[in-house]
Amino acid sequence: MRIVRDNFERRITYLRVSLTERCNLNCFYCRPGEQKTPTVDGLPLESLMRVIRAGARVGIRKIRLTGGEPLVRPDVIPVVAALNEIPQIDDIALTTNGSLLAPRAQGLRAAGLKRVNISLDTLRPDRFRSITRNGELSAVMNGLEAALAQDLHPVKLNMVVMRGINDDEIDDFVRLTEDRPLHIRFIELMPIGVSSHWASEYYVPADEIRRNIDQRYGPLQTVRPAGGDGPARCWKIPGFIGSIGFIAPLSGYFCPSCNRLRLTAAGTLRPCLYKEDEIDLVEPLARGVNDDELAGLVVQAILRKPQGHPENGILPVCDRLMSQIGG
Ligand SMILES: Nc1nc2c(ncn2[C@@H]2O[C@H](COP(=O)(O)OP(=O)(O)OP(=O)(O)O)[C@@H](O)[C@H]2O)c(=O)[nH]1
Ligand SMILES: C[S@@+](CC[C@H](N)C(=O)[O-])C[C@H]1O[C@@H](n2cnc3c(N)ncnc32)[C@H](O)[C@@H]1O
Ligand code: SF4
Ligand code: SF4
Repeated sequence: MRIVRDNFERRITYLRVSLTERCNLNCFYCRPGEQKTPTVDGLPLESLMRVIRAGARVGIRKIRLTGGEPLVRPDVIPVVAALNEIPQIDDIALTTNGSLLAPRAQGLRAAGLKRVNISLDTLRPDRFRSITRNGELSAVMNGLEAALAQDLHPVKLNMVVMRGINDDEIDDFVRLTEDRPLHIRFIELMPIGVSSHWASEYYVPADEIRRNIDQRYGPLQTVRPAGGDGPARCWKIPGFIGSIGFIAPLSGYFCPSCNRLRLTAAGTLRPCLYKEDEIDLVEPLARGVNDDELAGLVVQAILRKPQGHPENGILPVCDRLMSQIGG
């Protein structure tokens, strides 16, 4: 089975699938608030599987379900079960805010989900309410426990670190790795969607976070990222069970090792987080495109991938919200 390389010799094996633009939370740096909340629901299951099977024919091996909040989609468990039937797909993962996970974790696991990444920016209930515009932290913590109980390992926690908002909680997150198999990833805030205009105000470079952790705990041990080949670089505190990692799109520039393509909830293939040059699949699917043509469209999207975003960290203003692209 062939794996397609893009024009920069990168092997594209990872498809991030946005199942819906809807979300039950409204994180202030991701979405503009209730009134302007988008409502696109993603490709229906059958079309979704046709696209993913076409991707698998040209090298896609890993699927990450994201959104919006992928768990608001009523057929998320059947989606996972259908993915599990595609022989070339060897990693099925989910990125979720965790708040709807507890009642679904067992079903997802039984359907074939391998692992979850849970987004969590604070461990304080009042702060959680203000970041998410009224979310309940306890629901996420229940989701986290359910993920551990269902062996959805490695369980990763994604924290977007923002100056003056939650940067005083970095050590609280580090300490979660002491006696639990949790993998914390500190993420640099990207200027995209609603955060394009003020990201620099809240931006904390990964090096600064790393220095603070080093000062407190001494030299960290390098570890291979637990499960997956995403952009995180990982370490652990000697003696701690879990790990800590950094996703540094701005200061770390990982585009040279990019391996991914995105399928938006609007039914387009997006070559890069920061590239608007999407390929529409809705019209070809509606007119009954055949499987070869569909695979050809996936290859076209791969060949449209840019080398990356500008190395100086100044990113072009993006057309879509992060919740529309799926992170
Ligand atoms: N600039 C950039 N940032 C990305 C990209 N992929 C992921 N990120 C950032 O990393 C965050 C976490 O990504 P996840 O959804 O957890 O996926 P992942 O890190 O690929 O996951 P693993 O498969 O577990 O390694 C995203 O929300 C983005 O902020 C990418 O291709 N480009
Ligand atoms: C868009 S959400 C979609 C999946 C799910 N709702 C969740 O929150 O995990 C995926 C990830 O994007 C991250 N994200 C959103 N806006 C971001 C930004 N401007 N910079 C960096 N990460 C961002 C979120 O923190 C989350 O970890
Ligand atoms: S980060 Fe995830 S949970 Fe928060 S608003 Fe965006 S899509 Fe929803
Ligand atoms: S910004 Fe684009 S090229 Fe760079 S890692 Fe993300 S998707 Fe890949």
